[in-house]
Amino acid sequence: MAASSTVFSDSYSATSRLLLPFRIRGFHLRRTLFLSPKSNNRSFVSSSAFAPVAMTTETSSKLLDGKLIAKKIRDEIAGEIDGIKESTGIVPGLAVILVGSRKDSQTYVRNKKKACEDVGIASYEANLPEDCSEEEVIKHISKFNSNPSVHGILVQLPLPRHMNEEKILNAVSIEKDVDGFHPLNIGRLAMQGREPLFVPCTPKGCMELLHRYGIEIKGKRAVVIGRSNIVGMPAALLLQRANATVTMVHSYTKNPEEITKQADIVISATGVANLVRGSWLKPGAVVVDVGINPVDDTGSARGYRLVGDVCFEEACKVASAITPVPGGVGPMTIAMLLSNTLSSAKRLHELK
Ligand SMILES: NC(=O)C1=CN([C@@H]2O[C@H](COP(=O)(O)OP(=O)(O)OC[C@H]3O[C@@H](n4cnc5c(N)ncnc54)[C@H](OP(=O)(O)O)[C@@H]3O)[C@@H](O)[C@H]2O)C=CC1
Ligand SMILES: Nc1nc(=O)c2c([nH]1)NC[C@@H]1CN(c3ccc(C(=O)N[C@@H](CCC(=O)O)C(=O)O)cc3)C=[N+]21
Ligand SMILES: [Mg+2]
Repeated sequence: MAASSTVFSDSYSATSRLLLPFRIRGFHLRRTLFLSPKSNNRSFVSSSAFAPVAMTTETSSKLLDGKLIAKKIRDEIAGEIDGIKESTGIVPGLAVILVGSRKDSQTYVRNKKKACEDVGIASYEANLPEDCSEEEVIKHISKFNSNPSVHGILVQLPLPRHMNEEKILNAVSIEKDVDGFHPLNIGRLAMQGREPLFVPCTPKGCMELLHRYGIEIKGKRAVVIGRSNIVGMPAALLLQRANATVTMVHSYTKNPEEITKQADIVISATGVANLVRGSWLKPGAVVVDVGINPVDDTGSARGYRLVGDVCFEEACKVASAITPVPGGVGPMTIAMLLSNTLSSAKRLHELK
């Protein structure tokens, strides 16, 4: 893909156009946003037809701005929820179960609650001690399963080591499994001709971001680095369902650089900071960096900052488009959680 060309294909008409110069980590990027309410591109978010966005830059890489897109999606969701409340009185509800006191998990749960509040989703919470039993967790899940005000249930991961993750995720009603982690939902995602009730939020957010920027997936070579149940594996399944040719790279892969360099689309989810170097990428590749890795930074208030799996400074000179960290996939994950919760409320109440 030529350096200054749009990543957008041909299926839109530019109805409004914004030019926003901005600066990221020393790189000047010039964004051109094309917004089209008339696009017939299919969205992965089923609740409404969101407008796709395209972007051009004067440097080699276009920023896939997850924060911006997530905000648009949240606004759409808030509008739809307002309408539902007004016409039916129904308030979508999300229950979050947190076991233990990991700092990062507490932060994620707090951010999810805040995001729910902002769009008008009621949130319910169960905080359980690290040493509680599996039965105790399952008891709380069962209560949320039978509570008609709760439309989505999320069990924050990772669980304490003594717990059997599959047993606990199995207890979540498949109809309220907004994380898409229930074995039946994952199984359906993997099967031809079957549809899961929910798609896991992070991989769904990656796909939605690609979709919003008009990046074509069909027939492309995709490499997913990482094969976890919550990101890498479902991301590979989604790419395959979108008709990409998918290769998975993991910690036993020989020559990961050589394999990754063949990809038109790279999704990395390893938790290894700066694993993917500029030399790993084919010129013009589209790079989605899922990694959220804290690195020491005495200059910042928290004492650390977050970086992805991809060496951004190198990759943005080679890639045609790339997600930043933070501000890329993370905010999309939250937006997809809200979207899944809204869809669930609509399905459970048989609303259109
Ligand atoms: N932005 C977001 O919304 C989210 C971000 N994350 C972030 O994404 C990252 C991955 O999370 P998660 O999937 O849960 O992590 P896991 O630790 O569960 O999985 C990591 C995967 O990466 C593979 N891997 C590890 N090291 C290498 C390597 N050197 N080369 C190739 N593959 C490697 C592992 O291989 P193997 O299977 O062989 O062990 C494993 O499949 C983390 O930084 C996490 O914080 C996670 C969820 C959401
Ligand atoms: N049941 C379950 N579901 C999950 O979806 C789930 C989980 N467990 N366990 C942990 C991972 C991680 N995860 C993130 C979500 C948002 C950001 C996010 O919004 N990140 C911001 C940065 C936030 C900051 O600055 O700290 C960003 O990338 O811009 C990150 C990570 C969801 N996960
Ligand atoms: Mg994991």
